[in-house]
Amino acid sequence: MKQLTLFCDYFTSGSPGLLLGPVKREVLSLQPYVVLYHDFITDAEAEDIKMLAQPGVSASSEHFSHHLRRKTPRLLDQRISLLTGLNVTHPYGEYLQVVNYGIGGHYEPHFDHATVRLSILLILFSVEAGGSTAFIYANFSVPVVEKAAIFWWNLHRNGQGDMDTLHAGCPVLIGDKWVANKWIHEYGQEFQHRCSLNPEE
Ligand SMILES: O=C(O)CCC(=O)C(=O)O
Ligand SMILES: [Fe+2]
Repeated sequence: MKQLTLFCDYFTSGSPGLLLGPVKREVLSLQPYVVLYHDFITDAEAEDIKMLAQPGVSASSEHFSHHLRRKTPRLLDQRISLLTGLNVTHPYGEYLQVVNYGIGGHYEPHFDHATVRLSILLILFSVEAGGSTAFIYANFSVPVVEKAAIFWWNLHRNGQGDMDTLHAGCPVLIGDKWVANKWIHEYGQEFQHRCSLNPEE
């Protein structure tokens, strides 16, 4: 049944693997479907990802990113896979892209959805002020919540790009912001997240 209101819960996605450690889900928007998973990564995972990316990243007023041509920490991939039912290993999932925003650092409005079905933005380290992720057409923004992850579907269930997912990284005002995004593709896994009976959906 479709939930008609926003809510928070402990979510297992029906997966036995998550029964012992459900994720703290906060549903922020139903259309587009955007959720915040609290305490999604551990301090150690955040430090690891930052360290691995360090040689290629420096704080900048433009966003400055580095593709981590290494595997996402295995347990993290596993958590994402259990949650989504999707294969998130390369080439189904991209390598992590690590971004460090300095003061004024921002990301202009854009879509992720060319071929990307699901976007996962891991918030490694938070800011003191600014830096929200704004969904412009959908008219809401997500504050920078350290160790949380923002998930959203970029495509409608029928495979078309969802124009309501236009989003941007707002300028950092104080401090700096470290995120890592993971993009998961459509091709090869159409049957893991099927279309619905409504062709418009
Ligand atoms: O940093 C943000 O808030 C947004 C980042 C983003 O949209 C991206 O990396 O594709
Ligand atoms: Fe994006």
